[in-house]
Amino acid sequence: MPSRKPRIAIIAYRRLAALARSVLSDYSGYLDVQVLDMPAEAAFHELSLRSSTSLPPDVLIAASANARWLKANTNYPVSIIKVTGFDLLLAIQQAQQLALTNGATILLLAKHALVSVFESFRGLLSIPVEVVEFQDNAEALSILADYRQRQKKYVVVGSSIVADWAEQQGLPAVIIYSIDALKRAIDEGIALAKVTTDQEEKRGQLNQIVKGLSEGVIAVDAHECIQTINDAAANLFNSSSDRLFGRKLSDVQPLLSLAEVLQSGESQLDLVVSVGQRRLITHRTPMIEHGQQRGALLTFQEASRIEQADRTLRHQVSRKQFSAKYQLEDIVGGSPQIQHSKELATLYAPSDASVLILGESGTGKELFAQGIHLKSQRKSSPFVAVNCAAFPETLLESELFGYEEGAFTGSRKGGKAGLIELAHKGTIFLDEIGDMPLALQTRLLRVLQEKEVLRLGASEPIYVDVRVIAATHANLLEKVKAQTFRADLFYRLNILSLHLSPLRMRAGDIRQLISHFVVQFMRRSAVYIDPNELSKVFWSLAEHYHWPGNVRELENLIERTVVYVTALGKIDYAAMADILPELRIEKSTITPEKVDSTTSLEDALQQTGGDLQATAALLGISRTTLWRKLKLRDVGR
Ligand SMILES: Nc1ncnc2c1ncn2[C@@H]1O[C@H](COP(=O)(O)OP(=O)(O)OP(=O)(O)O)[C@@H](O)[C@H]1O
Repeated sequence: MPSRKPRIAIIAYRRLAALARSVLSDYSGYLDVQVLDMPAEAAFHELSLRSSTSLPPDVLIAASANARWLKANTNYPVSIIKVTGFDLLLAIQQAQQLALTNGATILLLAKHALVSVFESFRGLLSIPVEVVEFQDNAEALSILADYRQRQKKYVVVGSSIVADWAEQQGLPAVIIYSIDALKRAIDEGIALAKVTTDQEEKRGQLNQIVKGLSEGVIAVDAHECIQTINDAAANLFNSSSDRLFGRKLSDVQPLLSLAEVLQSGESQLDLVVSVGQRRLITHRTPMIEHGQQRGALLTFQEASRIEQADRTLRHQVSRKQFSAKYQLEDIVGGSPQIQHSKELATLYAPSDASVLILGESGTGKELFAQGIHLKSQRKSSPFVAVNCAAFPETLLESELFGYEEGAFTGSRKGGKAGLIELAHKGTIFLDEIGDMPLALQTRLLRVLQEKEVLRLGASEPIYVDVRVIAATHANLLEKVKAQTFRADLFYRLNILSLHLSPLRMRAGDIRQLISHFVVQFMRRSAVYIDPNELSKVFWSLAEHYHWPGNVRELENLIERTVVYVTALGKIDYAAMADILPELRIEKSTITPEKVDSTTSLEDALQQTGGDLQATAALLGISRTTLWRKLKLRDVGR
């Protein structure tokens, strides 16, 4: 990027100013110059007046007393027009030419420093030069008045102002400044201006970066006055950067004060501060330059943004695995019970309170949990389902809570996030909560109360925000009485509850579900069989059935039927009755307990050769229920 032109102001009296103008054409095009023909103080005043309409110069150029005044009284960098012995020699040569024409004598009227320079080479000169030293302007004026009275003629050599005064007294004069001296000062001025423009450019770039940051940034000086503040930070105070510049940060917002950091020189990182409705995560650090504390820096981010990023990250990892697909609207059933359950679920959805879903196996508890999640504000966050009965205690613990690296032999490098952590900002569905061991119930309660999860082997808890939906087929109150379920956890979970009726109690839904599943499974088949006809025949076979395995059993039986019928290519009542022997058992002769009985379990296991999936399907129960039954059977032995 090409840099802008350096801006220079030359401050000089008439003669030197005229000399300056004469050399400026050499710099035309790459310098912005203004020449101020006036004393330093007046020039400075003039520059302040011009600053409202034009940009201030980067550098001032001046000579002798003017230069000294500007250095002492302004913040501008000053390049001094310095007089060398050679410049002095040139000036005397020039004066000699004038003197020769009218037989005058040369008078060098200068301050002590210049006189010393002259004395160092005076011996080399063949011409006479009278030298007079002066201390201040008044003295110079009176000396000139005195020389004017004299008989002899003089040509005066001196600074620009001395030359002016001499001419006012009728004495011809030569200034000691050469074009070279002026050019050297201008070149030095350009170099100084470049430092300024480079710094300005860097500051500009830095400002752009700070401005574009979504993080709030505030830098203060040692008095805690705001020196830099970006828009993100100014927005927090409903103000603009310009208005806040220079104000004391503690006055603007005491909660964000940097006074302590300025005093202690120590950073304060990751502090959470609530300013109005906004929760901020703040970092405060001292600013040290060349070993000295110059000020302090505050940066902050909205906690919600970090949480959002965190959620996106966690969600990306778990999106495929942990998402809900059933909406409440997808739940089939026109019975008053199902309608009532759907209404309650819709009511519960927006709340963050825990929900306890009660119902026999296969009644759609997970379906409702998914539906509630998808109707809640957490819908775009994970839905994680865990079956508490499906894991042995130690495995369930590490699955739910995760572990740190080295927590136990064989633990994964880098540790592992538990399912509760992965459900952050979303919903965790704890199926068969009644089967959760007591030790884990205690840990779960902590998650609900503290919103923190402690990985196995970890010392620091992790913040989690999860909604819990728990489900069970068991009578939890009985378990509380038997002290196998913590009462406090029960009350914590049972804030909102949903009771799903068994399928046998909502006959109206059965026909609807039959049609639904027939159509669903037929969709996958290449052979066309009339779904209405098939539903009708199936209904006639199942009309008196008790449905101990509820909707899951119905779903399995229809899948079996559709596979069979499509293979056969037609609907055959007798053949269908053969492949659905369980439907032949009369309602009166079967109770869920009967199906649940150990004999039928043993029979089923025998028939399937111990294949658990097939056994569960044969019994019309979920694998979880089967697992539980096997556990009960083993305990009973
Ligand atoms: N009303 C319904 N409409 C459509 N499908 C349903 C309905 N109820 C249950 N299902 C289906 O039945 C099966 C069992 O449902 P789900 O897993 O939700 O039951 P559950 O009560 O959680 O069972 P378990 O306690 O054994 O885990 C699922 O495939 C689900 O899609």
